[in-house]
Amino acid sequence: MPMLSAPSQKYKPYTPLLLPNRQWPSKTFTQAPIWLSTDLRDGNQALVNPMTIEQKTVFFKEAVKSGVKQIEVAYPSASDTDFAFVRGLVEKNQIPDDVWIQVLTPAREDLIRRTIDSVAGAKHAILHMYNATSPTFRNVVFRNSKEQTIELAVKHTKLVRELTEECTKKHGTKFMYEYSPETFTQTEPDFAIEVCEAVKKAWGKAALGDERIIFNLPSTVEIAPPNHYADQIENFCNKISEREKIIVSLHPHNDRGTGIASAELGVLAGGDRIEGCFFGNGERTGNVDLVTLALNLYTQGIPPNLDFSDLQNTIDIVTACNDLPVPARYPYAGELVFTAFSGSHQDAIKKGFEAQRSRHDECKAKGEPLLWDIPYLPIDPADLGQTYEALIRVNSQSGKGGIAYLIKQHLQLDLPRKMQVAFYQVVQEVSDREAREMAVEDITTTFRRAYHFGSSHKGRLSLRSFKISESDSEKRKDSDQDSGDEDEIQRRFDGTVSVDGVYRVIRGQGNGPLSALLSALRIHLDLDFAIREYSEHTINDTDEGENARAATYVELVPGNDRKSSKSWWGVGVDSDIARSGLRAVLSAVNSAISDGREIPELKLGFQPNSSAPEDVASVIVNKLGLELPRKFQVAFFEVVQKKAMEAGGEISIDVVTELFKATYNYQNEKPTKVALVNDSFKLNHLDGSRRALSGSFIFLGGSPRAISGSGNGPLSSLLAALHTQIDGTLSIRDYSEHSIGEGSEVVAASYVDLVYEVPSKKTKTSAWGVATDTDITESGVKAVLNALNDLDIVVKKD
Ligand SMILES: CC(=O)SCCNC(=O)CCNC(=O)[C@H](O)C(C)(C)COP(=O)(O)OP(=O)(O)OC[C@H]1O[C@@H](n2cnc3c(N)ncnc32)[C@H](O)[C@@H]1OP(=O)(O)O
Ligand SMILES: CC(C)C(=O)C(=O)O
Repeated sequence: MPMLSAPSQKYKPYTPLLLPNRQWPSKTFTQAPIWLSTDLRDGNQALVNPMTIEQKTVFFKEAVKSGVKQIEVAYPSASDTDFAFVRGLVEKNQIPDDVWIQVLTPAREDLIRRTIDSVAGAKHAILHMYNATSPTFRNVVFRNSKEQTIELAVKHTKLVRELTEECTKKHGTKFMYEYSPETFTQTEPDFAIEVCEAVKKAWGKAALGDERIIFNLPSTVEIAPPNHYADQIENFCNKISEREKIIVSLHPHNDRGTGIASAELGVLAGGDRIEGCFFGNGERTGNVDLVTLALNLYTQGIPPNLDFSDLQNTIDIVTACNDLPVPARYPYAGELVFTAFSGSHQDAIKKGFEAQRSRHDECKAKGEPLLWDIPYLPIDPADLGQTYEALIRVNSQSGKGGIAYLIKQHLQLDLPRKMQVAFYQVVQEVSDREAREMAVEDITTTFRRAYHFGSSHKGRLSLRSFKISESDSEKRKDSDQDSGDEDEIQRRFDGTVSVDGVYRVIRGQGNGPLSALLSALRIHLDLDFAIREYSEHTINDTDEGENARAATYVELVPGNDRKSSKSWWGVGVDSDIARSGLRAVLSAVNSAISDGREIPELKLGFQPNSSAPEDVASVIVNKLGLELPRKFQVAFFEVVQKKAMEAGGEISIDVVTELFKATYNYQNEKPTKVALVNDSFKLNHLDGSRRALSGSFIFLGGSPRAISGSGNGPLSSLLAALHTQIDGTLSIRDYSEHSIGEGSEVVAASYVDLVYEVPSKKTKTSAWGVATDTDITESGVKAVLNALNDLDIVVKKD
């Protein structure tokens, strides 16, 4: 059947109340109403499977925990379960002293008696009686006249008075009385007042405070907009006598979806109390939701006297008891209500948080309240025990702001605006292609992959080690004192990078570490890029700023086209600012070369005229894992050049490797000029930082000599010991070390540049030594002994 084209032929509109001086529209909220939870009665009676005693008990405790002080616990005459539940609460002393339990009964003597029996012995109880008063119910359900309707209410009110007084005498239970003209909103307004006046008179003892009579004015079925309900409440409050002796209770249902509005306008119109259920359970479309009402007040800055600071726990308990879900869009409690998918919402939320952070800093300094003002978020999810995790979720509707927010939250990276745009395009492409939401992990993984960020997403190039120094020429200029302000200090980058898994030693110079790296990449790897945009910030892992790290972002463009429309972003994070910048450059370079572009390979042979020290150093790091210090590279390069000349031109990298081993006695079994018997020595700690080294040494193949020496460290102690046996002095001009390998395989590599001076002969010579060992001290000692091999030491006689 189609819907009617003239529904007026079937449905009649509500009859508006003439209330010309209505006051409620200009009133505002000032305090929370009295709350009554009717989950265990009106909510329970609407469930497919009413709650068990255990479920009711759990729910009762949750309502108490949330701060509800009046709880309608049952319709005790309905079932043994309901009756037993109330008795259990009373007999097991489960009702806190400040909580009133309420029980509902129809106006029937047998059922009133059983209802009062159920609460006997409770400290506080509200006896709630109802009968419907509207014309349809009078005519159809009860077949009663107006007079008979009043008589039904009056007669049973008198009975309630008599029986509750008996109960008070016998069991000490203190009662309040609540009467509901059920179907109030469909009852003629004056008749509803007439019934209530008669009930008040029959009760005969309405007074102030806890002696007030409660008149509950339900919208048993919501049949009109909320302003009409408010008019009805204000009209009732204006006309009922002895208003001060009455608590006006509101009991909105939600048939038109305006239960919340009805309750709120009803309060403005004079209501003192609201009856409802958690998350709006109840007959048909439900009772008004107490959680939403309370949180609506909270967001107006009014204490609701209910606590939902662990809202998820409340949701879990309520849904388990009711066996009904809370919909995803439900106010405050729905799974999606604090989530923005759309770009403009995300952007506004992100900006809102940033602005709020600085506004709060200012307010804190001035001692002003830290007011909440975030676009699209009427409440701080944290107040409800929620994290900000779900605030921004990303799909094809999302924009750069939201994605940048997530990267900030999860990787602590505050991307520059242009990089946000670049990364947004990457994410957009994936989410559009896959037509699905991108979870946080998808986004962070996409970010790591796109920018080769983190060890599991390395690109073709990675930085192994580096040194930034001032260039030699500049040092000279400085010492000459003739460099004016116009002279920029030049930086030199010396480093080892892995290129497609092969270590390469590269070197370059520029006016800063990053341009020096770019020049090294250009010279050695034929990669020509320039920086167009650069920014950095610190990442503080703790409030105290300990373990601060630097995050650097660079945008690279082709070196010959600074205005290029094509650019690559890179990011680097490190505790060292220079390293973080270098990482950022390599991150961007990795994106630029991810197209598979060819990088000149390591040369397989050396020619005296075209090769450089870096080429030699690259061979040694690849073949032997040794990252030679710059001066060592130059020294060995001279050796290689000589060899190449002798060989008449090019020599292979295998020859270079063997030449290195032979020259520096590296991994060779060749006896050294000065050797340690059994390769062993002792190192003792003296006072303070001083050390003493002792051992049995063989000098130039002679007999062992037990010697010792002391110094500030192992190597100075070794030199002191050697000085007891040789003429002249040894000194270490350069020392460095690094590790090779990982985990249990790791070994230390040491390099020494040893100088030997014999004043009597006016000679000063030097030699490099290198050695590796699992023990760093041993590798240092061995490196010194290897270096001695190339020096013409003069040994004292025995
Ligand atoms: C709007 C509300 O939520 S009101 C509360 C509704 N909640 C419930 O009904 C849940 C609990 N109810 C029950 O368990 C049962 O209905 C009982 C035990 C109360 C009564 O059961 P029964 O005696 O079998 O009667 P039944 O359920 O058919 O109720 C209808 C009778 O009660 C009468 N009645 C209905 N409301 C009331 C009332 N408030 N006061 C007096 N009588 C009433 C009806 O007129 C009808 O009487 P009739 O049999 O003479 O025609
Ligand atoms: C018993 C009354 C208060 C009721 O539940 C209603 O009218 O909805």
